[in-house]
Amino acid sequence: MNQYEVITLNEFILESQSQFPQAEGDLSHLLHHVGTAAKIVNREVNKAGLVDILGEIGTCNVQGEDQKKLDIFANDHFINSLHSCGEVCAIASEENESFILFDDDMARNGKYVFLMDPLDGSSNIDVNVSIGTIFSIYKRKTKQGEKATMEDFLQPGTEQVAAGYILYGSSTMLVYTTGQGINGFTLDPSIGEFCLSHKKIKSPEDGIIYSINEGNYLKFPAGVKQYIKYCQEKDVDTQRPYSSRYIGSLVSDVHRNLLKGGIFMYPITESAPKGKLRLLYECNPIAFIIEQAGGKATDGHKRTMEIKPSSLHQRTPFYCGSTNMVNKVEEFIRVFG
Ligand SMILES: O=P(O)(O)OC[C@H]1O[C@](O)(COP(=O)(O)O)[C@@H](O)[C@@H]1O
Ligand SMILES: [Mg+2]
Ligand SMILES: [Mg+2]
Repeated sequence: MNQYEVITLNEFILESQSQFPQAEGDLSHLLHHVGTAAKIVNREVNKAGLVDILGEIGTCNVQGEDQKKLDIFANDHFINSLHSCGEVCAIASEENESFILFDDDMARNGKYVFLMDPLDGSSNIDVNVSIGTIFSIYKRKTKQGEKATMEDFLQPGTEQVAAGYILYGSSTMLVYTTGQGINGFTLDPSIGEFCLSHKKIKSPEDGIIYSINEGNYLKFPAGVKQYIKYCQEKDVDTQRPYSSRYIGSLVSDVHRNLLKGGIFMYPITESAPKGKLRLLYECNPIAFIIEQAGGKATDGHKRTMEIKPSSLHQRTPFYCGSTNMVNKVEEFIRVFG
């Protein structure tokens, strides 16, 4: 791609659609609306200190977490944008206990359900550290025209038709896949367009970065403790010791490791015996992206995308990134538990 070639997100979406003669354009229309909502959220994030959008709103979500004003702002704008496109019959969100059913005629005929973490990295919002939005899209199981049900949401990650994230960082990027590799688009504020900047991203098989909240070290399983030791030991051949990098926003930590090589880990801990991260709208979409880039994503034993979901907000341990590094931590978990 020469540096002067500008391919906008919408052009890229339509170009990708043209490779599927049977495609009717519903998914393209939906992805276009994801881009629109991302721009609206980006506008507020960029001036967060100047407008009344920092801090808590005074309510808790179903996970018992204090909801931030920006969590709710992002939640509302993604819901509005996706409702108005008419392709989505229902939405599940980290910020809503049950899924939101769109019951008007147009939306009830929508083919897709949408799952999201509207604002990821909430603990970093008020301190101007990069944050994100994560999304996952499935074809509904119920018939068009019927009311969507839980069955439409509790599908394994392997059934995703598209997934991605938006990173609100020094620049704002949208990275997504529909199963044909992953591409990254950077928002050019001067033209208000996401433009193709990272074509067919491939993640290195190996890396020298490990990302984990070591503050929980004493609560980690023995295998994870052993793997952290392994990362810190000196060994020239394998470029160890690795560097420890942890931003505390899943999207940001994953994005860095995706481009540079590395492993992100959020194991079970005593305080989070099932893990902290949510399977449906954090781990499955990230796993789809990582696998499409040639990496690996598991719960320490099993491929994340093969986990059969049983509830909307269920949590899972999560290990993802460069294949050889994820294989290594799995080896330690097998041996030491
Ligand atoms: O502070 P901890 O325990 O390390 O957790 C950080 C993790 O929690 C999260 O903030 C959870 O996501 P939300 O901010 O969307 O609730 C992840 O982005 C991040 O990886
Ligand atoms: Mg999150
Ligand atoms: Mg969140």
